[in-house]
Amino acid sequence: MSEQELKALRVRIDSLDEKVLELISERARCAQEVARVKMATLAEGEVPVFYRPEREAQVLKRVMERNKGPLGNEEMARLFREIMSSCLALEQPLKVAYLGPEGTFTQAAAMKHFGHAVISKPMAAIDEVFREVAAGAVNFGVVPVENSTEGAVNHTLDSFLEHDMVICGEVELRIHHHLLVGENTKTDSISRIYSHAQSLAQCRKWLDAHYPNVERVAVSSNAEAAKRVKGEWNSAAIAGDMAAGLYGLTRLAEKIEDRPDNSTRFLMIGSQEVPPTGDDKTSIIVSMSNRPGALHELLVPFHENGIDLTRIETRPSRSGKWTYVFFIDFAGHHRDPLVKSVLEQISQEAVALKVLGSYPKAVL
Ligand SMILES: O=C(O)C(=O)C[C@]1(C(=O)O)C=C[C@@H](O)C=C1
Repeated sequence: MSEQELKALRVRIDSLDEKVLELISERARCAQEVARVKMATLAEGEVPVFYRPEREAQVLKRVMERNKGPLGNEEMARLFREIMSSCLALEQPLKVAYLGPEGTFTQAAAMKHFGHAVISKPMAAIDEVFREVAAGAVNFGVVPVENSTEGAVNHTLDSFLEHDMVICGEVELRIHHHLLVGENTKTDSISRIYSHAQSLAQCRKWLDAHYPNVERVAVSSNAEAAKRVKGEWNSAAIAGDMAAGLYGLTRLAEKIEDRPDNSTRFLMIGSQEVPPTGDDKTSIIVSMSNRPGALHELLVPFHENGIDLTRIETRPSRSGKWTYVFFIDFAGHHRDPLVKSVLEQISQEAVALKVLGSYPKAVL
């Protein structure tokens, strides 16, 4: 390509950027107007709801449907995700608590779902995220709920039994783990590998093959593992990109997870009910009396009404020895007539039934 051609293309890009800039500003002014209308139409004592997950899902889906490339749908939606995040911050800066410390996959999930214009607050434990939301110190919380390799995150499920929370969104993140070392690490004398127990489990086969005799130490998070390695010469950490960047560690081996499709699903928790979008999921907790056929009775209404179950998990109920609760996710919104009737049927058989929330299926 000649210098001339390059120059002309850059002139074109400058002129397009000016248009993009003007359009983004116009959109942001529109969002400010939306905030004004929301405030003006409040009933007495009503609090304004600026964050609207159902609308955000609709905006992102529309972008993906209309996108003609060359940028991929996900890439394009990510750009719009950030634009919307900044527009919302003009209306109301959202406060979001997540399972920290900084650099965790949960932080990455929070950014993927809400964008980078939120005020984010790392918490030391899953239960603390729940408490922070319950206390009203933040608008939303983000917690991991299941991993495709290792299964349920039990701390999260158990926290739902103790707190009254509404699930208002989900996000899935592809989890890539790396073996990370610090500047001072003697890579041929590694005697300890730190990581979160779930991550150690997700890399079990790789560790067995490459570091069979090295001690595996479970710590509270991957970011905590990365932090520890920085000051030690004989240890390594298993963590992701964010933690590697944050603590300035180098990748001794990349993508060491045993399953290439290793993904984690995260939930957004708050107190806000989300209206239907037409493509939603609902999460419920049900406890049944301990008798033969109870689980069968619970599942029959879903089958008979053609409702797609996406997950079922069992946990001890904490209110009696050998009694259990079922966590069930299914397609649909609790306001859909069909779902409503299924929930009514189940509640007739169940000891207790609680709808944790209906929320748009993850778009990104
Ligand atoms: O449509 C709204 O209710 C808005 O506030 C606008 C907007 C947007 O930027 O498109 C911003 C924040 C909401 O979470 C959803 C959408």
